[in-house]
Amino acid sequence: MRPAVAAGEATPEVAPVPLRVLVIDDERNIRTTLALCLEGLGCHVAQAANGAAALEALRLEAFDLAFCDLRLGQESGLDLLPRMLGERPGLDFVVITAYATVDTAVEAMRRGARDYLPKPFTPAQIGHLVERTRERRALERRLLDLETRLGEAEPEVSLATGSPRMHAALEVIERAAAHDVAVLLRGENGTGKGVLARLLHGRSPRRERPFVVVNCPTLSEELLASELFGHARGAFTGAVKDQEGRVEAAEGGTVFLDEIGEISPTLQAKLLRFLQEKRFERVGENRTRTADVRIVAATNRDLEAEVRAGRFREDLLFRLNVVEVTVPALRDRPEDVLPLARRFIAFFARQARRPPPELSAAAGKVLAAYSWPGNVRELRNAIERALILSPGQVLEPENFPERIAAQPTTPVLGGDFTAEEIEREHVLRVLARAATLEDAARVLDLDLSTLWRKRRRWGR
Ligand SMILES: Nc1ncnc2c1ncn2[C@@H]1O[C@H](COP(=O)(O)OP(=O)(O)OP(=O)(O)O)[C@@H](O)[C@H]1O
Repeated sequence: MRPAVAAGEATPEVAPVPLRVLVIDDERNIRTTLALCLEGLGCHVAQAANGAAALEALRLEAFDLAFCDLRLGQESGLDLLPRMLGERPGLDFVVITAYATVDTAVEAMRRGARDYLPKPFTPAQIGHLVERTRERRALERRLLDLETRLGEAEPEVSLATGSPRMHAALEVIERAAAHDVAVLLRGENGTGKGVLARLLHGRSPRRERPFVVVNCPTLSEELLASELFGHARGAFTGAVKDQEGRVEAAEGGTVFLDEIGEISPTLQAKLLRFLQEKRFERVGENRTRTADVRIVAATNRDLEAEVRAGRFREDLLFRLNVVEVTVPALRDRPEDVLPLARRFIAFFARQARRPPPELSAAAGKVLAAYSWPGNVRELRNAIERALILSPGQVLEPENFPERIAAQPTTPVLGGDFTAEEIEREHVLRVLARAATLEDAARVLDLDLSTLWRKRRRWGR
């Protein structure tokens, strides 16, 4: 699916929202003069004669800019300043006074004022301040817009892999992409089946056409049928108009059916017919329609067991798995953990506009040794959380959830471990199970004195 606004697309020009300005002064003349000047500059202006009225106004309306006299009868504008900013932290606060001294100016800035304006002031000075706030607001809006877009962005998918099993899976995807056959992706939750389905579509001749995802378990049987094949008006409560389904919307493209193992027998029959004949009916309609889409399905279930248990149609399974790809669990491709982790660190650091922190050696070890039952999704979430919670430039084990950080860092083959750490682990394990030192030396193919020295060095 494409993002609502593609990256790099220009934001359409819109009329600027008038700046909302609050004028706070106990002298009516000053208030009126300033308000007239500001209105002339296209601002929306409100006035307050004292601190209480100003705070009330700030509570009710999101002002951009406030001009506040330093002397409001008995009150001091300086004392009011922090309370007003407490109400509206983004407010640009300009202090005006006839008693300009460097000390009060410094104090006002210290308390959060943006600027300081000595009386008498000129319309040009006011115009300058208004323009600066306008520019700042426009910049903030653009930043927010960019942040939202960035927040929607997915980390760039990495197809580089050090794992032979993942490499094999990717090769099958590449080869199957060109042939218009159904593909079944198997694998645990979070292994990247959705990512690979999208990759398959992107490498297929259908790539210019839509890629549509249907998440099967999130919908009731009736809604899922309607989601897939559409419905006629009045087909069920809430069906207020004719509605096309996903297979029609994806015409020419690919429909990705996530968690196919969860669909009901009735829907299995409908899907089977669609796979065989490319024909279907919308819910509540007799007219037969056709759609030319490729079906890619994914499951985390053992579908053969489901077939044996009578819960899944065997003929549907055969239709779905013309090509089958098993996506390995992350614990079965430990080589990929740290490269993926670094990729996610770079992505989330970019999102937070900070330099990417390093993974300490100890943190690298706990990540490599953890079993990742939630697979790539769990790794991604762990990294995102670590970056939110720790502002430092080095990520340590304690920046990760307890279940990850607290496990013993047993060296694993292919992880970020030195050859000595791997050797130590192996030698100590063989020593632990061998009846005698001689037995262990035989298994390890080491002479006895060497093994004896190693055992002494490694403390057992
Ligand atoms: N190779 C990869 N590079 C970068 N991100 C990846 C990679 N593989 C998976 N991810 C990320 O991991 C998360 C899970 O991926 P995805 O949704 O494709 O998994 P899934 O197997 O379809 O999960 P589920 O079975 O729960 O639907 C997503 O945020 C995805 O962007």
